[in-house]
Amino acid sequence: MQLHKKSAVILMNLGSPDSTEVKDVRKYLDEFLMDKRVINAPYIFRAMLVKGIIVPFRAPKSAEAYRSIWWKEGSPLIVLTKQLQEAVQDKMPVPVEIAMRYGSPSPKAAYDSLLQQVPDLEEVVLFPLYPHYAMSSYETAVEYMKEVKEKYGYKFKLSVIPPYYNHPEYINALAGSIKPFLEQEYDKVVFSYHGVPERHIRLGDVTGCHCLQTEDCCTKPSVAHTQCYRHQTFETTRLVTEALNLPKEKVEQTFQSRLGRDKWLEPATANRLAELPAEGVKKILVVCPAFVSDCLETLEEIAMGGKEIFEHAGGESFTHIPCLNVQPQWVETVVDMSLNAASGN
Ligand SMILES: C=CC1=C(C)c2cc3[nH]c(cc4nc(cc5[nH]c(cc1n2)c(C)c5CCC(=O)O)C(CCC(=O)O)=C4C)c(C)c3C=C
Ligand SMILES: [Fe+2]
Ligand SMILES: [Fe+2]
Repeated sequence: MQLHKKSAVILMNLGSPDSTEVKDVRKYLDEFLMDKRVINAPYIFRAMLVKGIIVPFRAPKSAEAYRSIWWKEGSPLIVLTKQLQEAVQDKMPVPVEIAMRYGSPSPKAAYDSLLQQVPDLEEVVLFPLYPHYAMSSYETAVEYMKEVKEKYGYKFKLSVIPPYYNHPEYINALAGSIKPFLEQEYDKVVFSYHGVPERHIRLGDVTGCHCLQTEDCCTKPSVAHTQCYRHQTFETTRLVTEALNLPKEKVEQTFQSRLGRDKWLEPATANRLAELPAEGVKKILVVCPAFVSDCLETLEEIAMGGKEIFEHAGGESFTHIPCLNVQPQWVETVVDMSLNAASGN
């Protein structure tokens, strides 16, 4: 399969603050949390909540958390996304750029750089680095890229890679990244996904009457699943469990990174990590499939904070399995999916 010469690829991730200084973290959190797809309240209410309460209190704490994981080259999420870009570019006949939903590099910078490299650019393949559809991740990234394209009148076509939570190549790459860790002794593999408020799941329910109506709604067939984050995470866990032949009793799914007072998807990772040792689960492997690149939420919240919670509760062995980052099988997957997404393929 070949991309035509007048095309290009953008890998899109969430973004990080420019530095670990409180002022930069404040700016980043402000942009992030003022996004109506992240906190979906009316503008005035959102502004009061975000600018008046959340950001002033959270920025110093988040800055400290970022300092604990920051690399000399910068934010792990940005550094790893750039490394992925380089690895994909090595195998791609057309230019590959990166863009961040918040902070830099911005979508406009990515589009402009591609236009400099290919002045008669006809098609951009957008590869969101989120395997699952959520209003606050995949949807906001894609919609923002479309908005910027419209705003500046770029003429090329934008072809978007759909959520790939159940794509065989993605599942194989994820299973392949977990497999070497299964050689060590473990009682359970915990699949910890970024959480979202339950309200977001209901809002995204295209039927208006399926999601979160019953305990097992997300495992019953429904058109609602095209946008149901909970369903899509269950599917990733199920498919990886099958691919690795893991016994069901050795697998558990949780949701992390809760923020605010809304009801979020459950069970919460932090609660389960505190409970598992008393249930006899003393050795665990933790994988975070909602994240393609390691970041604050995997390196600080899970590998550091989660380990501390688990060990404090009597756990004996806690292993954080790194994200797909720049693993060769994942690089191949990104290349293949990008080639297949281009028009005419
Ligand atoms: C209402 C708040 C939030 C929702 C909903 C949310 C969804 C969501 N986020 C990711 C991926 C990432 N989030 C990251 C950091 C982060 N997330 C929130 C809030 C919500 N996320 C905040 C406030 C922060 C910043 C850090 C903090 O103060 O806790 C990151 C890491 C960024 C980094 O620089 O390393 C990622 C990645 C997904 C996939 C998602 C919905 C499914
Ligand atoms: Fe988040
Ligand atoms: Fe659902």
